[in-house]
Order: sequence, then C-alpha cells, then structure tokens
Amino acid sequence: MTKPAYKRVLLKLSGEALMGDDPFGINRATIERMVADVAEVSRMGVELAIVIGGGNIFRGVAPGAQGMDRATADYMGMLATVMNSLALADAMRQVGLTARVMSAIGIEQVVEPYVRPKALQYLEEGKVVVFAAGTGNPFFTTDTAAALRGSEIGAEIVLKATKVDGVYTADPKKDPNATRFSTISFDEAISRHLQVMDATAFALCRDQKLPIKVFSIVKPGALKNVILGADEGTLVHV
Ligand SMILES: Nc1ncnc2c1ncn2[C@@H]1O[C@H](COP(=O)(O)OP(=O)(O)OP(=O)(O)O)[C@@H](O)[C@H]1O
Ligand SMILES: O=c1ccn([C@@H]2O[C@H](COP(=O)(O)O)[C@@H](O)[C@H]2O)c(=O)[nH]1
Repeated sequence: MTKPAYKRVLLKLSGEALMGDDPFGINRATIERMVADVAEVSRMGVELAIVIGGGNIFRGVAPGAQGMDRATADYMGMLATVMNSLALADAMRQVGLTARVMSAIGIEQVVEPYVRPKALQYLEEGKVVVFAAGTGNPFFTTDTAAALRGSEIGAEIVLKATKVDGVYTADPKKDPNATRFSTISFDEAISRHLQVMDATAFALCRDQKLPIKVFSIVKPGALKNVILGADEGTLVHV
C-alpha cells in the first residue's frame, strides 16, 4: 500500500492537542511533529485542506470568559483558531511547504478572506490551505467548519485527528470500559449522542455523504496510514 487512497482531504487537527503537555498554548515540539506528518502526506501528492481547533488557547482564557455573553466568547474562540492557523502555516513554511490561511471572518491585514474559488485554485496548485475562524459564526465549532469546508471543496473524506484513536461507545478518557468501533454509521453516532464530534458536523457530513475518519493525532504514522487506506481509527459512514 503505497498509493494514497484519496486525492483531496479535509484534515481537522485538534487545537487542544497542540498544547502537548503544557497547560495551554502551542507546544513547539508538538506542532513540529504534526507538521512533519502533514508534510509527509502533502508530498505524496494529496491535496490537503486543514481546519484547526482552538481549545489550546481558549482553555487558557476560559476562567476570564466565565459569565461572558456566549456569542462574544465564541468570537474569541474563532480568533484563537486564527492564531493556531498562523502558527501552523508558519511551521509548514519552515519545512518547505507552501500554505495559505483563509479566514471566515474579515481580518484582511492578518490573513486573506475565505473565497471558495481561490481555495480550490490553491489546492490544485498543491498548496496546503488552512481554513481559519471556523464557520465565521458563533454557536458552531471547528468540527462543523471541517464538515462545511470539506463539503464545499469536494473533499473525499474528513479526517479528524484527535486525542483518542477512534470513536468509542463512551468517552474513553472517562469510561475505562468503553470499546472502539472500527466503523459506525452517522445515524448510530448521532442517536447514541457520541461526543467525539458535535451532532451538527455529523449531520452535515451524513447529508453530504461525506465520510469521516476519526484517528489519533498522537500515534506516529497514523495520518499516513489513514491516507494509504490502512485499517486505522474509526470510519463514520452513511
Ligand atoms: N464516544 C467517544 N469516543 C471517542 N472520544 C470521545 C467520545 N466521547 C467524548 N470523547 C472525547 O472527545 C474528544 C475529542 O473531541 P473534541 O472536539 O473535544 O476535541 P478536539 O477536536 O480534539 O479538540 P479541539 O476542539 O480543540 O479541536 C476526545 O478527546 C474524547 O475524550
Ligand atoms: O464556527 C465556529 C468555530 C468555532 N467557534 C468558537 O471557537 C471555539 C474553538 O473551536 P473548537 O472547535 O472548540 O476548537 C469554539 O468552542 C467556539 O467557541 C465558533 O463560535 N464558531
């Protein structure tokens, strides 16, 4: 198995995983390791678009956000994803990849706005596109942004790289008896209220017939395995 199973993918990277063992923020060794994994699959010719979460930064400001208006807190969360996107793009530049950050909220002095045809052009040119600021709307998450942008760019699959190695019957960090699914349908994931991804993201992918693969961001080689179509993580399907 040396040929990629996909031509174009939407990779959702965990923001929270970016902090590594630090209490919050961006851990240098962690981002470099993530980028090395990304570079490996980009150099295989796979067209890569990335959405990164904001949990690593937002967690650090959470005590100050207590009691805050929800929409305001959500805009702060979206700005956190812009910071992560900039850090990710710069780390990619340092290993010789060309990345473009596109934001769903207007901050033109910092990053260019999300314009779908431009994003498609970048992907066709082999550039890695990082979609920042989620969907641009409060009350959503970057999982939903991944489902939305994945649908818009015609990705074949959404790859959710997170802190656990798949979808379990319950949160494996809380329930030691939880067991992992190798595949699960969208309807079952939604009806069981599995919290690994939000229901809006599951529902959008289901309606668009866009499969999701949930796998570990921590396990070395897991992203490459997924790209090569190996048995890795959990496939969520229609
Ligand atoms: N049924 C389940 N199966 C697997 N993981 C689950 C389940 N229920 C809850 N989880 C938790 O969901 C987490 C992943 O989702 P979450 O969206 O919180 O993180 P993320 O996407 O990695 O971070 P960020 O939002 O910062 O990008 C896992 O770390 C796991 O502990
Ligand atoms: O479309 C979106 C995406 C995100 N947010 C806010 O940002 C934070 C961070 O995103 P995570 O997916 O949790 O990593 C999220 O909690 C929301 O507050 C948003 O409002 N809209």
